[in-house]
This record gives sequence, structure tokens and C-alpha cells, in this order.
Amino acid sequence: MALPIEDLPAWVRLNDVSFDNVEVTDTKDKGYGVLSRKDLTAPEGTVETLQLLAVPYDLILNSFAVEEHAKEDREFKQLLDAVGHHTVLVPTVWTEDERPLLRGTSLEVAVGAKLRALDNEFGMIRDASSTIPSWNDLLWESGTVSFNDWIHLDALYRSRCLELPKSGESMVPCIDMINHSSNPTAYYDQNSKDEAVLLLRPGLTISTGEEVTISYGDTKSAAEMLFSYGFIDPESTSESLVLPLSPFPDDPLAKAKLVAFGKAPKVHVARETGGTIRWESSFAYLQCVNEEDGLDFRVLQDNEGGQQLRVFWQDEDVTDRISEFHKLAQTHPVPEILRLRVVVSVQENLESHLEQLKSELPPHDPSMVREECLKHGLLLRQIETSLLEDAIQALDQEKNSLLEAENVVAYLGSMETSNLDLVGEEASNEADDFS
Ligand SMILES: C[S@@+](CC[C@H](N)C(=O)[O-])C[C@H]1O[C@@H](n2cnc3c(N)ncnc32)[C@H](O)[C@@H]1O
Repeated sequence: MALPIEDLPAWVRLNDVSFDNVEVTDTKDKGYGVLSRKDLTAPEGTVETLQLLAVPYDLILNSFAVEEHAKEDREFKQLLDAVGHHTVLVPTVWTEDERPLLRGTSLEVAVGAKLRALDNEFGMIRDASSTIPSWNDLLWESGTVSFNDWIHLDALYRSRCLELPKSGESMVPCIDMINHSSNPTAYYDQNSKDEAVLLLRPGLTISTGEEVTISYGDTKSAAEMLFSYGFIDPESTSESLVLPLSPFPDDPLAKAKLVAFGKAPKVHVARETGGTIRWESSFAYLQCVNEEDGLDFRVLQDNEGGQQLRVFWQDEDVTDRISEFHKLAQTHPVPEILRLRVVVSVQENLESHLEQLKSELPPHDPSMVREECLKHGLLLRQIETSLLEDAIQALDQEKNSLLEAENVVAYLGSMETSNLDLVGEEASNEADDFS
């Protein structure tokens, strides 16, 4: 907040925010946080919970409130100043010296894409506001508001917004001072007056001076935490990552597949409780099929005279179910062969990311890299390296057992007789030919 923290109590009184037995303090390592002022216990098994904070509805900033505020003549810079310039070290604000720490991680592509999206947004706002005098001055003439301000505003928004049950994605002053823990003591909600409230978790006790914490999402991966909040919780047990996929460069259907799929192709990898690796990618199946398997693209005329790209699988129009292609692919004439191609292709993709993760980081001047960026960048690399190594091993096991499957052996045998080039090759090479 632009207000000095000492002025917070007066602001709180003026705005009818209620702090019940808690206070804001500087936590030193996580910025500001909220501490308990006395020992508190919330009764277990009752709906009655212990309220720690209540913020009136009219202080909640959501899209509806923004529309209302936009009716007044407020300048963008004032909003930026009001939100404050506390640095949230999400990777979009990392410098050119810091960003190479993400090379090979799942955030490398994501951060580049986010910066491009922010650049587009900022360009759109500048264009749309060029004829509005005060905005023209801020965004064009004086250049008071820069692209960097837009990046910082996005970082502040993402790191502070809450998902309220009734008001949706919202900024809530004071509740946005609560830090994260994977063993949280509190949670937020909205009461019958639509106030945003912070409540002690039922059955929990916190002692005087203990920090009140919430969970920013226990299923969020290390990459998601770093991307949205600028830190990784070392206590988190959720291990997952999402990597980009691309069609094979020599695939004549590559462009049609991308257009029909309609979103960025990805592979999701996660470690389940118990350690088993799970991965999924609908696009990996689409990537690995062609016309001989029963895939077809047709351009159809619609009622309005326009043209539509439709996808056919085994002669059925599956355009509207393309995001479920991994399920549709089960009707492949030899599903195990398709699975083998997909497994090999995903394995190769993960291996190339792992290779980059394990390669030396480009030399950098340590004085140009902030300690927190180095700490979280290295932690992300370590978490994703371990997950990728285990996923590659799991894929390798699956590949080997598929190569022994009856259908696969028979299919590969028939291929060998019909294609003398393959005769004499090792089974592992044959698998590579299916990638
Ligand atoms: C909603 S704000 C919480 C209040 C914030 N500490 C402040 O000074 O205003 C979220 C930001 O607090 C910091 N933070 C919250 N929990 C943290 C944690 N467990 N470890 C490190 N930083 C944390 C991160 O910078 C995060 O982006």
C-alpha cells in the first residue's frame, strides 16, 4: 500500500475493517504478514468459527467494482501508486540476467508467452486510449506509465488476488496481507453481509505471536507458485509440471492439427501420492496419428457461407471432442502400437527438457542476480529435474513392456516382412521408428 504501515490502524478504523485479535507485522523474510495477538482456539466440528478479520463489501475490488470505479475520472498512475511498489519477484519481473535460471524448466516458455501477452495488452490499452486526453498524456505524451508498470501491476494482481465464493476473483485489502503456508491456520470466505472474512480453521489453536497463514492452493506446482507468487514453498508435497509439445516438424498435417486442437499443445506430468508417475497429453495422441491410422481433415462449408475445418477419426466427425483425443484414440486398429508411438514421443520430449535442465547455466555475474531469484530458480530446476528423471524412467518401463505385448510383437513382425529395411534391426530401434 502507498500508505506507510503505521497509518494502517487509522485506515482500518476509517474503513470499518475489523481486526479481531490479530495485527499486521513485518515478517522480515516474507514481507508483511498477520500475527495473532493472543492464544486462540476455534471449536472443532461446529459451524461457528473464529473470525480474525472482516473487510466490508465495498472495499472488495473485483471486476464489478472496477466497472463502477471506471465511471469516475481516476488516473491509472494513481491506481498504481495506491496498489504500491512492493517488489513481488514473479519471473515476469526477473531481469535479463535472472531469466536464464529458468532455461529448460516448464516456466521458460510460459514466462516468454506471458510477457508477449502483457505486451499485447499494453499495446491495446495504449491504442484504445490514444484519443482520451488524460490517458493519452499518461500513456503517450509524458510516458508516465510504462510497459514495466504494466508488468508490475500484473505481478501485484496475480500475487494478491483471492477467489471469493460470491464476488469471484477479487483484491481484498488486509486479507491480502496473509502469507501462505502448506499447514495453514486460517481460510477466507464471505459472510451473509458479503464481507470478506478471515477465519481460524476449526479445531486449530494459534498462540500469541504466531503467524496467521492461509493456503494459496495445495495442488499448485512449484512452477505455478513461482509464476504467480514469486516463491516456492519447500514444504509443498505437490509435484507436477506442464511442458509444451509441438507437432513433428516433418508432419504434413502439423498445421491442421494445431488449428484443430485450438490451444497450446502440452504434456502434464505429476507424481501421485505414493510416488507413481502420471502423465497425460491429448495432443501427443493427435501428434502420433496420420491418414493411414484413420485421421482426416475436411474443409466444410457452413450455413453462413464460411468454411470450417473439421477433424474426422475413423470416419466420425470428432472436431468438438478433439481435446479428448486420447480417449478417441482407443479405437485405433492397434491401440498398443499407437500407445507405443505416444510413449516414445513424450519420452523424447521430456529427455530434451531434462538435457537442457542438466546443462550448465550460462555464465552470469552473481552481483546481477537477486538472491531470491537464484534460490527459487535453482529449487525449481531441482524439483523438475527429479520429476523428469522419474517420468522418463516410468515411460521407459512402459515402452519396454509394450514392446513385449502380443499385438505389438505381431504388428512389428508383419512390418518387418513387408519392409525389408527393418529386418535385422534391434527392437529398441524399431520403437524409435514409431516416434
Ligand atoms: C498476498 S501477499 C501476502 C502479503 C505480503 N507478504 C506483503 O508484504 O504484502 C503474497 C506475497 O507474499 C509473499 N509470501 C507469502 N507467503 C510466503 C511464503 N510462505 N514464503 C515466501 N514469501 C511469501 C510473496 O511475495 C507473495 O507474492
